[in-house]
Amino acid sequence: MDYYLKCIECGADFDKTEIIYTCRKCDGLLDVIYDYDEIKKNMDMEKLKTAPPSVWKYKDLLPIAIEPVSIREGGTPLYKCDRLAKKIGVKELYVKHEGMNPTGSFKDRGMTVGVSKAIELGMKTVACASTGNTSAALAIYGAKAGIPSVVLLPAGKVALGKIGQALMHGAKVIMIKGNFDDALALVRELCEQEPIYLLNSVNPYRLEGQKTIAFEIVDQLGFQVPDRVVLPVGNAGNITAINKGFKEFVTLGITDKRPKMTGIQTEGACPIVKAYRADADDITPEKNPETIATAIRIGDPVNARKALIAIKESGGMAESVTDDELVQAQKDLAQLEGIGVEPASATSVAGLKKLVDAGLISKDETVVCVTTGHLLKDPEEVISVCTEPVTVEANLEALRKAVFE
Ligand SMILES: Cc1ncc(COP(=O)(O)O)c(C=O)c1O
Ligand SMILES: N[C@@H](CCOP(=O)(O)O)C(=O)O
Repeated sequence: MDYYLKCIECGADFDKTEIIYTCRKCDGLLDVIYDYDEIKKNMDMEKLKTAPPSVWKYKDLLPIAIEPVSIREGGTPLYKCDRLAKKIGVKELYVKHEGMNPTGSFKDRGMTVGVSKAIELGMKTVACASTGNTSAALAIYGAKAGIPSVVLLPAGKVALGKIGQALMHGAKVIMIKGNFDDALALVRELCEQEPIYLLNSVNPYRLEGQKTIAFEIVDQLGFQVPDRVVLPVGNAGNITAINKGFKEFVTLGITDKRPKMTGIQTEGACPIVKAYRADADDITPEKNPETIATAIRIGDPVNARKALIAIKESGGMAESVTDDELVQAQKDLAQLEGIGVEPASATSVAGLKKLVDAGLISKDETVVCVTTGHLLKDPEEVISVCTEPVTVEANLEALRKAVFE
């Protein structure tokens, strides 16, 4: 398949064989550009309409020629959430639960493509900085591919389940005395200097895997497009990737419209929201981001430029929520719909509620909230926000008292 890399800022082109993350001329972010006419000609529409969703179902739209490094990612459920819709006050609400991926987050979609690309390019080691989920996914796909992975984590700020995954799957785990933004700056430098393949979302190939969330949403809605997609934003790759997926389906004539991309951050870490409110083209980095949602504790999102473009061109918006609001949404998802998510994921639902309450989202819209990571990723947060279990003597009287009082 024919494709190349294009700078979103200056339009410079780069060949697909180059090991490159940003534009050599202006340092702008890169996009993967395909020959859509060729794809259209060769696309098996019957298969597209009938095969079950998974990342590699859409391989005609992915930049990998080899047999991919895969552990069956994607194909996550799209739940129709009527009780939650009623509470929030929207007509039709769906939750795309990305916590149901093999490692419990959407990062698997990116890593199956990213690690496959590393192998295709002949790279022998992969690396990333991470607030946790990227590192878990990198470790697992590195293990599956049989190559070493190196992960840099902000010391003391990563949820337990995620560290456990990175360690058990054999990554070299390095704690940085700094925040995620510091770790990302460091790993980018390391990968420029050493033959190590960088697999953060600044790598445009990784985002190609994540765009399959858009394909699956359309697929699971019977080839209908929702009015709006709401999702958490941290390093800002996912909102960009999903927007690209929706655009590609329009380009290919599979759909005829796109949803409004709506990004949610927390009040303690919301550079994209501030830029959106100021109608700015770029963010002002935040030096000390802080939130209970450690996955999106990010002050200098690498994909900010792409995300702001995606929000603007899709007619979407950006909003922030408090930690209390996201914890309430996490409980609503869990207790009204049986969907267990980590704190960052719940910002999508908290943000939707806030925007509906404010009259900024119409109650008539069909909305998809993306929940990006599984509840079990961050057990410590769960314990800290839920009522403590009671301990009783092992007899019926004590049990009755505990149950009925
Ligand atoms: C669970 C979870 N949700 C949301 C995000 C934000 O995604 P993005 O960085 O692509 O904006 C991340 C990571 O950043 C994450 O781990
Ligand atoms: N939440 C992310 C932060 C890194 O984002 P990436 O998309 O650039 O890898 C994580 O899980 O580490």
